[in-house]
Amino acid sequence: MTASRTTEKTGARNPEAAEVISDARERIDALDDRIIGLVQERMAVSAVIQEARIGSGGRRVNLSREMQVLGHYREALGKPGTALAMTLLELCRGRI
Ligand SMILES: C=C(O[C@@H]1C=C(C(=O)O)C=C[C@H]1O)C(=O)O
Repeated sequence: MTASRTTEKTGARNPEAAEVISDARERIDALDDRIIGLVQERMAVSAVIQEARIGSGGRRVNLSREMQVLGHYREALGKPGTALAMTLLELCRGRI
């Protein structure tokens, strides 16, 4: 790719900055792949718990546990952590 093309793609104003951005974006893409893999693993583990509880006659959802999960993310990441945890819970147990 030419320097000007790379600069165009990254929004950088010089080739040096464009290279920093391109390299860091590769790392972000690799991190996102790992995050997606972890989310999928979390979904599978959550399904094991839900199936065990439903199989025993219980309910899919356990709100007191969900409050703990929400608190964990909020403590680590602040208010947006709560939104992230809500999305994870929706992915893991569906909408309620
Ligand atoms: C996995 C569980 O079941 C459900 C899914 C949860 C989760 O994915 O973290 C949390 C609480 C439950 O609503 C559990 O009770 O731990």
